[in-house]
Amino acid sequence: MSAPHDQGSSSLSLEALTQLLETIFLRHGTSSEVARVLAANCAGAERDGAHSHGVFRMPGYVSTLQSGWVNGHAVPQVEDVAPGFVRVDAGNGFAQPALAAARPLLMEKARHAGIAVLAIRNSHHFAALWPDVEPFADEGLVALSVVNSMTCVVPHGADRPLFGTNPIAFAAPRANAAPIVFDLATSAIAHGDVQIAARKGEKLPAGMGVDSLGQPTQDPKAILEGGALLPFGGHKGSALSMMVELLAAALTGGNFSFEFDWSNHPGAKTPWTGQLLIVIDPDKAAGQSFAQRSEELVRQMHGVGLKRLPGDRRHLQRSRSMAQGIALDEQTLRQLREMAGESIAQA
Ligand SMILES: NC(=O)C1=CN([C@@H]2O[C@H](COP(=O)(O)OP(=O)(O)OC[C@H]3O[C@@H](n4cnc5c(N)ncnc54)[C@H](OP(=O)(O)O)[C@@H]3O)[C@@H](O)[C@H]2O)C=CC1
Ligand SMILES: O=C(O)C1=NCCCC1
Repeated sequence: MSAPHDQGSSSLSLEALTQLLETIFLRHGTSSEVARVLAANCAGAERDGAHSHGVFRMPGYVSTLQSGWVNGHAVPQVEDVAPGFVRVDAGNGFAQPALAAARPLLMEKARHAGIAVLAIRNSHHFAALWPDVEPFADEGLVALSVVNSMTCVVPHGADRPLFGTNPIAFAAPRANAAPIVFDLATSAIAHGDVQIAARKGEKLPAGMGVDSLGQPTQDPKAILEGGALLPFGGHKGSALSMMVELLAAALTGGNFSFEFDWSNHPGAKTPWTGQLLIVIDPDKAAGQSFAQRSEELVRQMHGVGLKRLPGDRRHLQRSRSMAQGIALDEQTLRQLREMAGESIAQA
């Protein structure tokens, strides 16, 4: 799908966009619960200007569901395995409904024990990771999550790809502002952004990827067609990516990024892996107000000249979207309406 503002655009309210996406999910073989959770997630990403994981992903969700690769009706099985540990088998379904099903138990355990871990396996994550952690910080908790994806990143010092783009997301409460949240791929660039650059015919900055011969390239098509991505920060990002494979797959019982084979499911786009979430109740740990301490850290950071915190851009875009509506170009909106089964005349 094209990026917004390419051409004439329309604005939709968050509710209208969520409803449209929910219709698309329902029409392509999900339960109403799965449609509800995924539509809210995807519309929220678009609202916040997270374009690589907003409505751009809808054709991929649809082709994946059509391919039979993922179970859109999966009912997650939540297991209470230890005082600080919850496990979910997502049943070859999407990760977000699995998290939604486990959330009440996870929160209860984190509040009671001070820390709780959620291990999701047998799951597909095709979205941004920050929506999985931010709501915990909104409730005064600290949350960290990792998810692995599909082989497309060359480990530092290796010749061929093995890791996924493996993001890490973190959220912590502040006393006087929205939580601090960051969410970053451990690759130099997210796979979604490479696809968007390829579609727009744009060159990438240097150092993001290699072509099919392992030579550095700034051509996104060369990366997508037989090439690969590099980790961010050389050996440091590579170590973090390895950690994500261990935590999101080995620890949860999910697949490593190199372990699933979707070649018999043309159209399948969603990595079939695992996800880990750690939730901490800071009231149990610090013995002083964590949120006030966060505030002090931010104050000091601004004091040394920092202008932008991670999450600031997203929140600015969120405010704009809530005030003016979520801007979608006409072509994107037409495609979404078609996927929803609306006739063009209706649109
Ligand atoms: N499901 C999956 O398997 C995968 C999902 N993804 C998703 O892709 C998305 C994009 O990842 P990625 O491209 O690495 O993200 P970016 O590099 O765009 O941003 C990473 C983080 O850094 C912040 N940031 C960016 N620029 C600055 C700056 N100049 N100063 C301060 N903070 C800054 C961002 O905040 P802000 O948002 O406010 O700009 C964000 O929190 C993520 O949401 C990730 O979860 C990626 C890989 C796999
Ligand atoms: O952008 C990425 O990188 C990915 N996003 C969704 C899942 C696959 C990898």
